Amino acid sequence: MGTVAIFGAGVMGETLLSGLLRSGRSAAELVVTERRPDRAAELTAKYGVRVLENAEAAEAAETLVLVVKPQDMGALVAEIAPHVHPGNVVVSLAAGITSDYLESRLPEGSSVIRVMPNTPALVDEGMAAISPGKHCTTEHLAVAAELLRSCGKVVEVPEKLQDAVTAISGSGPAYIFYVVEAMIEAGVVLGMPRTTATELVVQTLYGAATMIKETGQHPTVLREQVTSPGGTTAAALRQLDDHKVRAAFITAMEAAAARSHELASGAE
Ligand SMILES: NC(=O)C1=CN([C@@H]2O[C@H](COP(=O)(O)OP(=O)(O)OC[C@H]3O[C@@H](n4cnc5c(N)ncnc54)[C@H](OP(=O)(O)O)[C@@H]3O)[C@@H](O)[C@H]2O)C=CC1
Ligand SMILES: O=C(O)[C@@H]1CCC=N1
Repeated sequence: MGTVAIFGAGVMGETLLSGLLRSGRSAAELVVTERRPDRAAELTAKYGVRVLENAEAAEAAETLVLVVKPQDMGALVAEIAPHVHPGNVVVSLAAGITSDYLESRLPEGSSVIRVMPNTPALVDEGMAAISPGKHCTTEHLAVAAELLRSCGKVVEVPEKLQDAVTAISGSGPAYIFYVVEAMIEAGVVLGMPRTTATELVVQTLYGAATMIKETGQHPTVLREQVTSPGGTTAAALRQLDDHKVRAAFITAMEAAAARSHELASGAE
């Protein structure tokens, strides 16, 4: 993997940076780039990593990880392209940006890998899906997998599924937090102190997620076990169905996938 350069250490870039350090990678093997000097100073103080200009970082690294917003990708790639050399691996974490997009802007034959991670990587429970570009070797794919495995689980998917991955696991944590917020609000409406409601909801979420993972049971079976005939859960689920919440989730994720698909065209 050699030296790893992270271009754009915002939410996701910093998450990956911290995961690599927690997994035992030394700060000396990592460089980051940032546009704002105050942010650069903050990263050096917090992690002890070098913050370089984009061109310098590209020259210093064997593995280049692009973590800027899709809208900033065109400018970044134009800046680093002259400094990408044979043998380098370029890993993009950006929603919507295809490997074709990057390959056509980097030197001919560049090894590109498209990745969709998510923020639970911050607590080493990330979910990342990786897809090789046309010139990516098995060794290069292994480099990307190792990078992402430092802070969670990794699966390989065909690139045509990456917009769907973005809609499901990339954006997924936000939907869960949204549901958590709504349940806490419900607790408050029902007269609970907010702290009590938060504790109940968070442990319920954690317990339910652990049950799905550890029992291997289908979620429908687990839901039915909670739903006593004529009981409270049935009364609540009836309301969710009446309000078409399941359909709304599906439509929402279709919108996210469509937006992911659009983002590459807005990138330049
Ligand atoms: N947040 C998430 O949950 C996930 C994000 N992603 C992807 O990760 C990427 C980054 O998202 P996120 O971290 O949320 O966004 P942020 O805005 O938090 O981070 C992007 C960072 O890149 C910096 N930046 C922009 N252009 C350049 C440049 N030319 N050179 C150096 N640094 C630059 C920005 O600086 P400045 O502040 O000055 O603009 C910012 O700090 C996106 O492509 C997104 O699709 C993927 C999965 C999940
Ligand atoms: O909202 C976004 O565009 C990014 C990609 C996946 C999660 N956050």
